[in-house]
Amino acid sequence: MLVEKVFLEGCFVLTPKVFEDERGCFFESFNKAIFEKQTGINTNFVQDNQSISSKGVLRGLHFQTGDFAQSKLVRVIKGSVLDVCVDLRKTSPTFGQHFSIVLDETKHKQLYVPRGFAHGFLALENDTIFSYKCDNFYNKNAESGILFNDEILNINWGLSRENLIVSEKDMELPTFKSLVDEY
Ligand SMILES: Cc1cn([C@H]2C[C@H](O)[C@@H](COP(=O)(O)OP(=O)(O)O[C@H]3O[C@H](C)C(=O)[C@H](O)[C@H]3O)O2)c(=O)[nH]c1=O
Repeated sequence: MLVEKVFLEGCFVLTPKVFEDERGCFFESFNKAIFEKQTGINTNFVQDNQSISSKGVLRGLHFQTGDFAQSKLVRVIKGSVLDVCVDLRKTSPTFGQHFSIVLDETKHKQLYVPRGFAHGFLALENDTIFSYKCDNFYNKNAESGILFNDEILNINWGLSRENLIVSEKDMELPTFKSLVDEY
C-alpha cells in the first residue's frame, strides 16, 4: 500500500496494491498491521458506514464533538466523489485549512481523516457508493458541522449551488466563524 502524507498533519492518502488478472482485480481495502506500520497511527475502527448518492449530492461538512470525535478512513466503492476534510484543531498550524481529493472506483484511493476534522464530499456520478470506517460510534447528540459553502473556508466544490443536492439539515449548519467564536 502506498501511503502519502497530506500537508494537514495526521491526514494521509492511501493507495492499495491492486492485483489484476483475467477475472478482474483484488486488493486489501484495509489491513490494520500495514496501516499502523505505514502511518504510525494505532487505530481501532468500530463502525463502518455506507451511503449511496446521486450526482450532485453534497454531504457535509460533518464532525462529532468532544469525546465522540471520529477519525475516518473513507473510500469510494462505485462512482466518484470530491472529498474534503477541514482542520478544526485550534492549536494546529493548519487550523481552518482544507484538503480536497477525488476518490473513485478506478484508482481505489482512500483518505484517512483524523479526529478534530470536519469531513464532507460531493458525489460526481449517480449511484456513487461511499464507504468509510470510524474509530468512534455515532452519537446523534454530538453531531455538528459547518456550512459547505462557508465563505472563510472557501472550498471550491466545482459545481454551482443550483446543481447541488444538500439536505435541509446541512443547509442549517453553522458557519466556521460562529463555531470558532463558540469554542
Ligand atoms: C452518520 C450516521 C447517521 N445515521 C443516521 C442518522 C440519519 O437518520 C441518517 C442519515 O444521516 P446523515 O444525513 O447525517 O448522513 P450523511 O449526511 O451521509 O452523514 C455523513 O456525512 C459525512 C460525509 C460524514 O463524514 C459523516 O460521517 C456523516 O455525518 O442516518 C446513523 O444511524 N449512524 C451514523 O453513523
